[in-house]
Amino acid sequence: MTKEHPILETKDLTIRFGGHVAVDHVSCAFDRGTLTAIVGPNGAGKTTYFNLMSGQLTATGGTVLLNGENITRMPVPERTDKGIGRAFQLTNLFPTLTVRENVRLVAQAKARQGFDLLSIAESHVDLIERADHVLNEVRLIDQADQTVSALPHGDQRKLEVAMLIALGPQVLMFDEPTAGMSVDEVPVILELIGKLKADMDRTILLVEHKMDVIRSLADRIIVLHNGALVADGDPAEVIALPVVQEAYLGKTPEAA
Ligand SMILES: Nc1ncnc2c1ncn2[C@@H]1O[C@H](COP(=O)(O)OP(=O)(O)OP(=O)(O)O)[C@@H](O)[C@H]1O
Repeated sequence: MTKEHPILETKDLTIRFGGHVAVDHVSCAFDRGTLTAIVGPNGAGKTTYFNLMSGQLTATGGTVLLNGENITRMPVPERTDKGIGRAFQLTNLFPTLTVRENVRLVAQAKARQGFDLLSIAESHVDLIERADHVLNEVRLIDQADQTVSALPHGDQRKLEVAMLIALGPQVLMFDEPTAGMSVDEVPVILELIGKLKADMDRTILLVEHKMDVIRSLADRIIVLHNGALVADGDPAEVIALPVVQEAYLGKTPEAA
C-alpha cells in the first residue's frame, strides 16, 4: 500500500529579498484534517511563508508540494483551483454587491461559469442555494440581501470566511483572522474556524499572535524565528519552550 502524501508540504523552502533571507529552508508537512498555528515574533517570516504556499510569492529555493504535486512555481489561480484557499482581510469582497451575490460569485467561479453577473438566470438557482447554505453555516443568512459596504466589520469578516468555504478548498489559510476585531467579534470568528476544523476534510493553517486563540484551536504549533523553523509540536509543549517565551518578549504564555 502506498503511503498517503501530506496534503501540503514544504521542503527547504527559501526566499531571499536581496541579502535578507525571509524564509530559510523551512521543511514542514501538514496532514489532512489538522489545524496548525504558525507563530513567531514580528518579521519572523510567517506571512512570507504563507505567501510562498499560496503563490503570492515564488520561492528562490526549495519546493511546495500539494498532495505530492510540485506547485512551487504554479500561479495563484491554479493553486486555488487545486485546493488552496486563503482569506485576505476583506480585500476580496465586492463592497457594492449584496452578501448573497458575493458568495454566489465565488460558487459560480467554482462551478466554472465565469464572473459575469448578467449570465445569472433562474437556472442558477443551485448556485443561490449553495450560497445560502454557506451563509447559514456562518450565520449570515439574515443579512443575505444587505450590501456588503453597509455590513459591520465583524460581519464582513464572517462573509470572507463564507466566501472561502464556498470556494471549497482542501487547505484554508487564515493570516491573523482576528486582527482589528473588537472583543465581541473575536469569539464569533473563532467559533467559525472551530466549526471548520470539525470537518475533518479541511486542513487549516493559521497565523496568529493571540496565544489564547491558538490554545483553543490548534492541534499543532510551528514556530518561525528569523525565517527558520525553530519548533514544531504539541501546543502545550511548544508554548512552554524558551524560544516561544522569548518570541513573545518576556510575556508569560498566559499573557501573550
Ligand atoms: N516583498 C518584500 N521585500 C523585502 N522584504 C520583505 C518583503 N516581504 C517581507 N519582507 C521581509 O521579510 C521579513 C519577514 O516578513 P513577514 O511579513 O513574513 O513577517 P511576519 O512574521 O509575518 O511578521 P508580522 O507578525 O509582523 O506580520 C521581514 O523582515 C520583512 O521586512
